[in-house]
Amino acid sequence: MNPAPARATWRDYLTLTKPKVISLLLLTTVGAMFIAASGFPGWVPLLGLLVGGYMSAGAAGVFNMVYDRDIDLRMKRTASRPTVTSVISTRDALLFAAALTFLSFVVIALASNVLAALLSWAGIAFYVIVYTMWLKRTTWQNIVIGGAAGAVPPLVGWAAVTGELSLLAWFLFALVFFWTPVHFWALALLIKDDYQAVGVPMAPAVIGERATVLQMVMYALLTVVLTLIPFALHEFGVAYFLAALVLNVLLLLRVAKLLVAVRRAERVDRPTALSLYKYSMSYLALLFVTMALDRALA
Ligand code: HEM
Ligand SMILES: CC(C)=CCC/C(C)=C/CC/C(C)=C/COP(=O)(O)OP(=O)(O)O
Repeated sequence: MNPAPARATWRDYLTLTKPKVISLLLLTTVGAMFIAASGFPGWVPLLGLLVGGYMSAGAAGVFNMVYDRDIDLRMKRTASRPTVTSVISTRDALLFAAALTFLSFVVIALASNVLAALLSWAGIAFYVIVYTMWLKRTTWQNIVIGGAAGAVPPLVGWAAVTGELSLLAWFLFALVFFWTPVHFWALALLIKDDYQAVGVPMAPAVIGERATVLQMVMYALLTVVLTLIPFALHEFGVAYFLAALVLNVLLLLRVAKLLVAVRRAERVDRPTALSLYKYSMSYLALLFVTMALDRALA
């Protein structure tokens, strides 16, 4: 007889929500709020979006873990998730995700407006239905198209403050969208074999390391060009421009190192890919902080 699974604790439920990923998603939400308000957006929308935003992104993460438990079981990085070990049953995880989905709408709508709440629901739906249930297992473009879900949080933050979506809001969306392939494929290069073993068509496992790195170079260049547009349009000042310049140079240096490695040896060395993966997160965080400060201090 199989031993009964251990009792779930609040920590197991927290794990289901992918808290570390959410920390950066919330930074882009809150960053967008400060940019939209050109300063402090007010305590009620700020706290409401932190709590409601955590709940909606958390719900998306729980649904994802329930749907993916068959593949998560067979990958080292994900094998100890509570949905895999059955510390939390599928039924309880789904109830938890449904409660988070419902509450997130109520909290965001009350703290800001219905548009922001609807956008957060659109983010959950896109991530769960379009990325997790459809694209993730069918095409190596999965995270390019699916990346749109991760780019929704700045739209939520912007809408929470202004009640609408302006051109700058869509710029923030595009920034996260074009950044995502560099962020994720750097990691995918490191765990290519795991994805290959479970049949998930992540780019390095399907088109190879060299072609993936070439795609990353293209997306990195697009990201860099994109960061310069709002400065050219006078949306941000010189402080932003200088910070973006430094962040972009550091990004391009890491991407170039990856390119040299793959051209020389047809494969990528771990420290170079790991350094880009880690830097990608600092890059996005610092860009959003700089944009918010530039606006607030202008
Ligand atoms: C479709 C788009 C994306 C995919 C497929 C993706 C995939 C991943 C994966 C597989 C990890 C490793 C997690 C782990 O070790 O358990 C990761 C880490 C991370 N991602 Fe993404 N990501 C995406 C978009 C984003 C976005 C939009 C953000 C935030 C703006 C983000 C923030 C993070 C952070 C902060 C980590 C580090 C987590 C840690 O250290 O445990 N990701 N991502
Ligand atoms: C507004 C709103 C709620 C937006 C949702 C945004 C969201 C939850 C983005 C998450 C991005 C992410 C961690 C993808 C990894 O999925 P994966 O299945 O490839 O990673 P895994 O193997 O670690 O599960």
